[in-house]
Amino acid sequence: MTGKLVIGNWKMNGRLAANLALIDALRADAAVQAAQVAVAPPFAYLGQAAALLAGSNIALAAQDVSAFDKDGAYTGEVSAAMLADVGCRYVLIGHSERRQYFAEDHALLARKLQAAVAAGLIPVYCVGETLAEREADAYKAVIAEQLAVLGALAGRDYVVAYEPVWAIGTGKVASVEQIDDVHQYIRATLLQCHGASDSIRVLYGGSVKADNADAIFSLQSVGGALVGGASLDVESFGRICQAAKKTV
Ligand SMILES: O=C[C@H](O)COP(=O)(O)O
Repeated sequence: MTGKLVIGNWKMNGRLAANLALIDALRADAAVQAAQVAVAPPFAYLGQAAALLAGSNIALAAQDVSAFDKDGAYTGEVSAAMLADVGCRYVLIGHSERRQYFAEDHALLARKLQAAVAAGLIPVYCVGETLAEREADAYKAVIAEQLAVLGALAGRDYVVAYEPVWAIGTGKVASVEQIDDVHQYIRATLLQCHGASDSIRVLYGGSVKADNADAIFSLQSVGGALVGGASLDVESFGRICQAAKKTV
């Protein structure tokens, strides 16, 4: 791994004026400029964000992608080729909110992953267990099953994000021991079973804030963070980026 990557997932938030103010402030923030950073606005604002980010070191990410890889009659869908065309470098795939609210299953996610890499995008594939699965001590089995779809991507460039569902937007952060345990497990599984290279990045996501970022980034098994709520606030996001840069 070369440095920590911080991706801000705006989820379904933003408006033209607010995005302009946020991206202007991010561009003016030295810590953000010095770190490896991407932002993932909603589809509607990707073009606006791409224009505002031009010439900066902040990459563009999409929050989802269609599983259909050819243009055609798929109302409401946005293809990987379109995302690449507007300047996206990364695309989130399999976020727990997509799995939960849109019933995205592994067959669909495998198609999305293939579509993304075929278009030259870097997928950020999200995995993580629910609270019930953690309490039943089934979390590693659940994560192994989620990781299995990555077998088809051996030799391709991708990122994995570990996001325990119980820590997303709840203020409950996994302990550093819990994070390290799962990240080591994910890295070992990817290396041994799915042909990943040692440089594979595993990001942590789930209530990452300015005041816990140092501890999370101090783990060698953590390749960066997927930040939700705190990515909408320039000061918090800047401090998270600063913590990421410090641990390089
Ligand atoms: O994609 C981001 C994650 O779902 C984490 O969200 P959060 O930082 O608001 O907990």
